[in-house]
Amino acid sequence: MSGNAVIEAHGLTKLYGNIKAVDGLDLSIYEGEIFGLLGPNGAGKTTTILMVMGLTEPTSGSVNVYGLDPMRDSISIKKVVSYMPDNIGFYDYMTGRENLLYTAKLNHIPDDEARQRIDVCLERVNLTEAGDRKVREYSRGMRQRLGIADVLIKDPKVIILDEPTLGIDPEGVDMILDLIVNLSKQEGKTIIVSSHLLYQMQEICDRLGIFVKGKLIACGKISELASNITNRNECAVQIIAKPFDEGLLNIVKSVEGVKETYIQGGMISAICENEDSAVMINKRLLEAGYVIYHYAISGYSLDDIYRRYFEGEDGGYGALSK
Ligand SMILES: Nc1ncnc2c1ncn2[C@@H]1O[C@H](COP(=O)(O)OP(=O)(O)OP(=O)(O)O)[C@@H](O)[C@H]1O
Repeated sequence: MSGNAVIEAHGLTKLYGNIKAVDGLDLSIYEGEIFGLLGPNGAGKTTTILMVMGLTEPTSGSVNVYGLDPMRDSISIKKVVSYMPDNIGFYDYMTGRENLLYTAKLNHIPDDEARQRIDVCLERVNLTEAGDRKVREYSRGMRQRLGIADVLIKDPKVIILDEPTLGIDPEGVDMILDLIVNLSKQEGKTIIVSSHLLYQMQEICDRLGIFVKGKLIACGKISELASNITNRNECAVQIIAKPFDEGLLNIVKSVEGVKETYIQGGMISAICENEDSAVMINKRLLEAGYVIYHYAISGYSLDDIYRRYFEGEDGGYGALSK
């Protein structure tokens, strides 16, 4: 990856008692990219973010943001980095606009300028109308969008978002994802997103890091992550067929060259050694009288990649660690 590293971590480690929340993290995040933090609950994503923000001290190793130490230069860091936690709190008795004005005051933005910025930010998250309503009347999705407006108020260079689309309806999700991409691609902001919503991460992230038990076990573009765990000929097949019974899965599994199968949301995914095996699945299912509603041969989805890194070929992530 070319460009200037905005955030650099070397051997970054955080212990809570005996728990290694973050374990020897080496990571560079580059200007203008959207970097996704993936990993199960307790993997160390939030702790990493807190160390980047200077909100918790590393036990060992180092992290710097624009060359600054977040613990020693926390005021400078907070001028350029905005963080939206997943449980963002607002004053319920104040309006959305008043909450944003309060954030602007905390950031020493003059009132006139703040009011202009607030108008722009509310519009960007589609809350112009609701801006004058008390936050206690907001839905979860509206609060979430107000949270995004809140991080934009100080026009940060780096934006860290924890589950930014949680609780937002599909239309709102598209708007937020578009906004994140625009902030990165048109305004050159560096964005770190932590989320469990793999499909959304796949859509927007330039690079991803997969955390498991405090360790970054894989990092790169989706294509790079996929090529680390596959050979060139492998492909993934997604099938929806009726009846959706045990026989269906057994047929898929029995085809020569099918390496892995799993079921997600009424769909079977199969990892095949090559396209011949994928085509054979289709043939066998038709021969057995199944009605195929959906059949697609594709590259690896982030979901496939995540599973394989996380579960590992021997059932443990260690097998795939770099
Ligand atoms: N203040 C704390 N005191 C003690 N242990 C903590 C503290 N904060 C986090 N931990 C532990 O550190 C580990 C990493 O937690 P962290 O919150 O960073 O994970 P995460 O990847 O953000 O999880 P999630 O996806 O649930 O948000 C967990 O084992 C957690 O229990």
